[in-house]
Amino acid sequence: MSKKKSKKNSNSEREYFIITPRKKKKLLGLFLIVFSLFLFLSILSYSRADEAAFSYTIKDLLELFSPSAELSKNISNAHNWLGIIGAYLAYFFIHSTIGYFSLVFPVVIFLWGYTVLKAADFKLSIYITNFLIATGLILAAFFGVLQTAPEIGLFPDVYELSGNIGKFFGTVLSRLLGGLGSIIFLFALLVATLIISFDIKLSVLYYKLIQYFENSSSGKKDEVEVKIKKETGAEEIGSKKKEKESPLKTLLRKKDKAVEEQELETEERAPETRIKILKKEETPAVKTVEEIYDQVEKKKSKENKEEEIEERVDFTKEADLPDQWEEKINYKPPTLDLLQAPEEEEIKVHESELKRNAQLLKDKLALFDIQIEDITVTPGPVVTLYEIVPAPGVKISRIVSLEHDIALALAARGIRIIAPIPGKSAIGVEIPNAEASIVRAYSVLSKLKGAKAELPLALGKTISGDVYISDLATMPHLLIAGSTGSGKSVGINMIINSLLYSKHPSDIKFVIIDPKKIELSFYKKLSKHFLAVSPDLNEEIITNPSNALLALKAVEFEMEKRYDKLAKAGVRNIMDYNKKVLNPRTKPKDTDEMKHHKLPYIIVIIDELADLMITSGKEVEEPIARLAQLARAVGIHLILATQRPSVNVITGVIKANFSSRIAYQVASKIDSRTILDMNGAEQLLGRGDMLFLPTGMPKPIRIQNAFISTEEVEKVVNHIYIQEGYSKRYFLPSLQEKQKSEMYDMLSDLDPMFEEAARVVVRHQQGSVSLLQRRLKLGYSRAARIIDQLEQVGIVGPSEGSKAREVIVENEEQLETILRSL
Ligand SMILES: Nc1ncnc2c1ncn2[C@@H]1O[C@H](COP(=O)(O)OP(=O)(O)OP(=O)(O)O)[C@@H](O)[C@H]1O
Repeated sequence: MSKKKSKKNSNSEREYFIITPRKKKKLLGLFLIVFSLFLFLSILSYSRADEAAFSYTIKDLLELFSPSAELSKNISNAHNWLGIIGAYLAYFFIHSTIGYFSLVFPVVIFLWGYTVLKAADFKLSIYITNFLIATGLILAAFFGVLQTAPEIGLFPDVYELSGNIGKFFGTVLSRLLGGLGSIIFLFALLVATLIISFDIKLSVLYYKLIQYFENSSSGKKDEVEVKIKKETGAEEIGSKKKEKESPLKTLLRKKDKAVEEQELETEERAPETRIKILKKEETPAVKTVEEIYDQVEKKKSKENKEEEIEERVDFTKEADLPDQWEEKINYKPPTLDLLQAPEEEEIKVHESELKRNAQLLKDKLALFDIQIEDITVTPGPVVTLYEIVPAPGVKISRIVSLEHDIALALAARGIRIIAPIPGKSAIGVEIPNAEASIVRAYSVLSKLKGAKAELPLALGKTISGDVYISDLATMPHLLIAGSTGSGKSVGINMIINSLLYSKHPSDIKFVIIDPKKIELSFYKKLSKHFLAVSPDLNEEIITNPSNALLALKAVEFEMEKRYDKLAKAGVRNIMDYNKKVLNPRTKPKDTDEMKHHKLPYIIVIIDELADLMITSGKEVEEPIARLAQLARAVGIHLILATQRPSVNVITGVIKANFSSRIAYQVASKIDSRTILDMNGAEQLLGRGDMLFLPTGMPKPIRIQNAFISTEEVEKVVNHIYIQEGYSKRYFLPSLQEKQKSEMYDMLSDLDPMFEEAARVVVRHQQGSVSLLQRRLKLGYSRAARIIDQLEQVGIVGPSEGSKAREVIVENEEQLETILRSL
């Protein structure tokens, strides 16, 4: 006992004198700081007048203490603020290294002293050190070039500007590259140092340069922009993760396709919400690319978050991050000044044109002995509506049959006759204006604020020039068709931007399937804000058809999960559910399997359905149809677009489930009927002229789609992109996990006679219930259940009516391997 005590005492005594590693670090830090200050002051106060002292050797210095020495007199006269040692040090650094630029050394030493003392960020210190030393060397070399290049020869004897090292580099460079060449080289090196040291985003520099050139010569602009788009827009994303699968898994995967049909729930169909607003707006300044990238830079330097902005998502790190509903982000929605302001007058039809057309119409009808009582004219952005009230007794069909004659008289294409105009006792004749005006995105998106829609889509302007805003939540799904160049992509961009302008990232997520690969690729930047992605795929914007199928299945699985949540919460739709979970008093209890949180709407956009239907046909049709039938109540909406409105793309199943449709210009009446079930789309003018048929409406509405340019879309996307998004992307549930859990459920439920039965079936190569009944002495229902389980594991094929099922496993050896793996 006493021994122990004494040992302890001696230990604590010893500890008193121990310099712990922490203390050592602090001492080192302090020493470096003091030394750096010393060095800094000595370099700063360097004087050539101390040169005499520089020739002294160490031996001379030792003599310092002899009073007789002349040396001590010189020393006391040293000009350097830090005496002879200061003079000595300063001379060494200025003369032998890089002249006055050697001031970077004390700065670097100070920095490291501070870093060690405060245990600060090493990475930053390394960046700054690299930058300072490289810059010092480059500047010294620059003066070296000025001094040594024969054609320049400036400051020949001022060694304080370059030091020996600077002079050496200067000499070498000026011999190799000449004076001018060396200066250009050093300048390039300086820029490279800046980029490397501070990891400056090259594209920012690039954009700035482009902006500069744009200002100086607008002629070159287009060329450069095309280049940027090529480089930034359409990067190809790698193909789907490949996974090695066991034969059993492959069999199971095949099985997964046969998804059970759920009973259809009758969906309540709210009346189509439609808000009309009129009027024009003020002219704002358009934000330049430079301004946007300035914001990027500011944000970077402020928060040092460049890695987050730049890097592609790191999948391994992401799993441990908090889910989106656990985070609140400080998000600012895009502003209208990102868009091009509309011209003064969006509708520019001359009165003379209106009068002339009205007169021509009257004359033509009179020619065919059709009297009219009244004619009113409503000019729109692209087409003008002439409403004709025929005299009593005039048959409507007579006017309709004159369509071609009227077109001929007016020498105009795209004339459409609406007979009668719904809700009016008049016939409408739509005649294109001589000069079409562009409806700017600005003028329709600026009206979103007043809209009461849950998912407002500002599509464009109606024939009378009113802004038309519709609600995707009530559509509930939308089918878009139109030949190439008719304005579909612009339309889809308008839809996406309507939602970006009106919704918070926690309200809405997009799943974008773009087999055309370029059109929607820039939305990839929204992955931390507005995209929902599948954890099984490494594409954020899905371009690969087989990935598209998996993504649709993942959305389908999300729908099932959402239904479970709604059932648990005892509500019937997403709005009620969100209300319930956002109120802590009504929020259902979380369990391990089910966490309740606000559910964002999910908008699935497929741009070019034809590409998917050709490659995957029925397989994609199945999840699309199921989603279209069921997904509305859980906040999932589909938007399908195609340029091939043929019946093998827009199949009966798809059409039946998409009651809201948009038709842009199409080639033929047949196409028009495929989309709208009526003629009319073949008469459209293209360039965003469209017919919108909302659910339950007998006749479509003619709308001029608002125009949003690629540049505007990029600005909006960048505006969102530069804001800090969620740490983790929004994930759809994993299908691999679904398969695993289904397999687990099935395996834990296997019949005790399962293995025995499997052997019998494989031995006899006959998958029949009666065989099992006979051999294993089982009742019919148990034998039938075992056969079903054998099918699920992939040992026998699907039922073929009265015939025995095909046995997929060829021999018992194979079977044993499968049984072992279960
Ligand atoms: N709303 C609009 N207002 C004015 N011009 C438009 C409008 N929409 C489209 N355009 C014009 O038509 C061109 C083609 O439009 P867009 O690319 O949207 O067609 P698309 O139907 O998607 O064609 P594709 O199927 O070949 O991609 C645009 O470049 C633009 O010049």
